[in-house]
Amino acid sequence: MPAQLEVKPGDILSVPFGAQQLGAIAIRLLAQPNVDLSPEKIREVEDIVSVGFFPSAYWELLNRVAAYYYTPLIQVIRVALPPGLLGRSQRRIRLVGGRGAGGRGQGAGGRGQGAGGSSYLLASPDPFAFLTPTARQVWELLQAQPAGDYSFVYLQQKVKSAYRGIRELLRFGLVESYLEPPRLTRRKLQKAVTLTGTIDHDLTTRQREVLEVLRRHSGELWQNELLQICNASSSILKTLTQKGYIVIEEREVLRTEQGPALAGDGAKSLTVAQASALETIQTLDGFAEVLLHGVTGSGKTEVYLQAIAPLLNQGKSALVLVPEIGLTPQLTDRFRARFGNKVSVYHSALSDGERYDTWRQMLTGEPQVVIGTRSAVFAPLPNLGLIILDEEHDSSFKQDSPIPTYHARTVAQWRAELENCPLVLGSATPSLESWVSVRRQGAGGRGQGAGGAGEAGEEFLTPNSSLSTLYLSLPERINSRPLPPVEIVDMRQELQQGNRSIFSRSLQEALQELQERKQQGILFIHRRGHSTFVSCRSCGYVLECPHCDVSLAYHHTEEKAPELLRCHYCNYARSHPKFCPDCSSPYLKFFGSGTQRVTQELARQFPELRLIRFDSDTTRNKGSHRTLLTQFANGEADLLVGTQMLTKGLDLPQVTLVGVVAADGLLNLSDYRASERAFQTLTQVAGRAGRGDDPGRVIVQTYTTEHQVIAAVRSHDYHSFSQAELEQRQALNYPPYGRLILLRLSSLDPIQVQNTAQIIATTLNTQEEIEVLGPAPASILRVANRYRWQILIKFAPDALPQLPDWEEVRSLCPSSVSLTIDVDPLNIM
Ligand SMILES: Nc1ncnc2c1ncn2[C@@H]1O[C@H](COP(=O)(O)OP(=O)(O)OP(=O)(O)O)[C@@H](O)[C@H]1O
Ligand SMILES: [Zn+2]
Ligand SMILES: [Zn+2]
Repeated sequence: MPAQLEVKPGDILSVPFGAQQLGAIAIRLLAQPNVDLSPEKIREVEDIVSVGFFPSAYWELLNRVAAYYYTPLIQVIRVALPPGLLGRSQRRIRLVGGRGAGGRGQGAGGRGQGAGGSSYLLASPDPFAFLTPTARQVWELLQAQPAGDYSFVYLQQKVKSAYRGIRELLRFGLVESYLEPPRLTRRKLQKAVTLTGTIDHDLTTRQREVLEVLRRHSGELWQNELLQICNASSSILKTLTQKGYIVIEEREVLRTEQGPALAGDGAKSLTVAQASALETIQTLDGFAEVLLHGVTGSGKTEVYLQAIAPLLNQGKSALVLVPEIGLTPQLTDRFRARFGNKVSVYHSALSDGERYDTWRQMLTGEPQVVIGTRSAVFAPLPNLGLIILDEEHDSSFKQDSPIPTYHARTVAQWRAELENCPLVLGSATPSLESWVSVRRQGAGGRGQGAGGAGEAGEEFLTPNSSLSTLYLSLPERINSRPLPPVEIVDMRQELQQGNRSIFSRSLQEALQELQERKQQGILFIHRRGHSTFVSCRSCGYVLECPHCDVSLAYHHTEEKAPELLRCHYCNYARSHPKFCPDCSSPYLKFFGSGTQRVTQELARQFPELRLIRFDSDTTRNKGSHRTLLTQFANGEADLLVGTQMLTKGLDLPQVTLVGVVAADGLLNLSDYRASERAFQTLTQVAGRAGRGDDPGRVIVQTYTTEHQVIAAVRSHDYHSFSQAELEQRQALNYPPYGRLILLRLSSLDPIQVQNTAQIIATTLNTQEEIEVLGPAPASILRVANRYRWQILIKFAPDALPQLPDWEEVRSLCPSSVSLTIDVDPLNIM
C-alpha cells in the first residue's frame, strides 16, 4: 500500500480489482501475509475512503459475533451493513480543484477547491512538460471534459496503459481518485424551493399566490409538491427565482418508510405494577438486563414508551426489536403517535434505497427510536440509551441460515454491555433461557448485572453465564381485566358423538353467537394453504414434490383462480391434476386442513360470517398486513383467520373469541423445544381475547387433551409449565443447561453428504467433553434437490470444553458438500 496511508481495522478502503475499484473494509493488520496466499492474490490498497467508519464498541460487537458464531468477520459485516453499500462501486478520476472557472464542486475526500488548475495554466506556455506522454494524454482528456471527471474504465479504454499515467498524475496531486457508490445506494436528490424575499409589489396575482402557498408551508416545499398544490408550471418558479424571491436547489430526499399520519398520543397514567417496573428501569445506570414478564394485555408497550421518552430528551436513542413485520404496523403506530418523526423502522422488507437512507439517518446521531426486526440489532445508532426486545421468546430472533446463525437476544446482550445501556426483554411467555437467568440469582436477587462479562478473551463465548437478570412482573391485565377462560375440546369425543365437522359443537355455537352479538373473533390454524396433502382414494398415491421429500399442499385462492399444488419447502408449484398420475382414477382427496380449507368450510357453514384470511399467502404485498388489520379493526369482518402471525402482539380490544382449530400440529413435533413453543404460541394466541371491555373466551380443539402443555395453557400457568419443562431439559442436558451446536450438511450428491457426515462425526467423537449425536438425516432428507444430514454436538456451558477446530472440520468437507455451523440452534428438525 502507498506508504503515506495509515490503514486501521474498520476503515473503508478502495482496492483495485481488474479494471474496477472495489469498496473494501480493513479487517485486521498482518505483519506477514498468510503463507498459503499466493502473491498474485494480494492487492495494494489504493486509498482510504473513510477513516474509523465503525465506532470501537460497534467494531467489537461485530468481532464478538464473528467469534461466537464461527463466522468470518466479513460475513458479519454484510449482515450489519445495508445491502449494496459495499457492492460494485465505480472508480472515477477527476481533476483536483476543478477546471478553471465554473469548475465542479467538492471532492469526496474533502480536498477543497484550490487555486490549483488555473494557476498552473498561467505559469508558462507548457507548464506540464515534465509529464510523460501517457499522463499528458489522460490529463488532456480530463481537461476536455466539462466536469473534468471520467470513470477509470473509460480512461483505460481511451489511453493505452492509462493506469500508469493516472498514477503519475495522482503523485503530482493533479487528479484524485474516488469511489462512486453503486447506483442503487445513490442518494436521491430532488428540487426544493425555499422562500427568500418578502412579498413585494412587482408581482402578478399568480406569482403572489405561489409565494403565499410557500409561506404557509413554513417557506419550504419540494418543487413538485409546490407545483401540484398551485397547479402551476415551472416557468413561474423561474421568474420568481430571477426576481430573487425564491431559491431552488437540489436537496436530498431520505427514502425512509413513512407511516400514515397519526393523532398524537400522550403518556397514559400507569397502573401500580407498570409504575413500579418503569421506576426500576429508570434507576438503572449503565448496563443491566431486565426481564419484563407481563401477562398478555398487561401494558408492556406503555412501559417501553415511558422508559424511552426521557432518554430522547437527554439526546439519547433507543432500539426496539420486534419479531416480525406483521405486528410492526400496530406497534410502530403507537410509537409514532407518541414520538412522531423521531421513529423509524428498519427491517429487511424495506427497499435497498430505504434501508440505505434509514441507515444514514441513524448515523446523524439525532436522538431517535428505531424499531426493527432481527438484523436491526446492528442498527448503527450512536449514543444508545436503551435496547428493548419485545416478545423475547420468539424464535424469529434467531437466524438459522445463512451464517452468522445469530440470535438477536444474544447479540443485544453484548451490544447493551458494550454500549453500557440497559436491555429490557419483554414477554408474557419468557424463553426458558431468560427464565433461568432470572432464577440463577436466587429469590429477591436484585443484583446489578454489570459484571463486565466478556472483558477478557474467551469469556464471552458463553452467552449468559455471568449475566444476572433483573425480574419485573406485570401479573395482571390493564384495569384488572381477567385473562380469558380457556375451554379444551376433545375432538375424539366429537367424532364419537357423530360430529364430523372440523369445528366442535362448542366452537360452532361460539361462532354463531359472535354473529348475533356483533363481536369479533380470531381463528388460529397451524398451517397455511388448503390441505397438507393430496392422495388418491383408489390406489393411495400421494402427490409429492419432485425436488423435496414432502407432499404437495393444495392451494386454491378464489373461485376462478387456478387450482395449484405447492411445495412449502422449495415453492415448486404445479396445477392440480384431474386424474391420479399413477392409476388415472379421478378420485383425489384432500387431507389435513390449512387456512384455505378452514375458510372454505366456514363459508359453507356460516355464510353470513365475514372473514379475513391473514397468513403469508394473503400478506405477500408490501403494506398488506396493515391493510388487512385496519379492515378488521374497522369492523369490516367478523373473523380473522390465520397462522402464527396472529400470535404476535396484536392488540384488538373488540376481539372476544379465540379459537384454535387443532392444537395437535403444534404439540407433536419431534423437537426438544416443541413443548415450549406450543405453550408460547397457544398462550399468546389465547391472550388476544378479551383485551377490551367485553370479556373474552378461548376454545382449543385437540386430540390430546392430556398433554401437559394443554393443562398449562388452560390454567394460564407459566410457572408450573416452566418448572416441569426445565426438569426435563436438565435431565437430558438440553439448553438452557447444556449447549448445542448443530452441523448442517447438504449436497446434491446423497452418498457424498452421508459419507462426509460420517467422517466428521467420527472425528468429533474422538473428543472428550462433547457429546456427538448423529450423523442423522434431517427429518426431511431432501429439499430443493439437496440431501441434508446433521450432527448435533452437546456440551456443558460452564466447563468450556475444548471445542473442535472448525477449520479442520471444514477441511473434511469436499467442495460438493456445504456445511453450516449453527450455534445454539433453535430448529433441529
Ligand atoms: N396504564 C394504562 N391505562 C390504560 N390503558 C393502558 C395502560 N397501559 C396500556 N394500556 C392499554 O392496554 C392495552 C394492552 O397493552 P399492550 O398491548 O401494551 O399489552 P402487552 O403487555 O404488550 O400485551 P401482549 O404481550 O399481549 O402483546 C393497549 O391497548 C394499551 O393501550
Ligand atoms: Zn391412484
Ligand atoms: Zn419442494
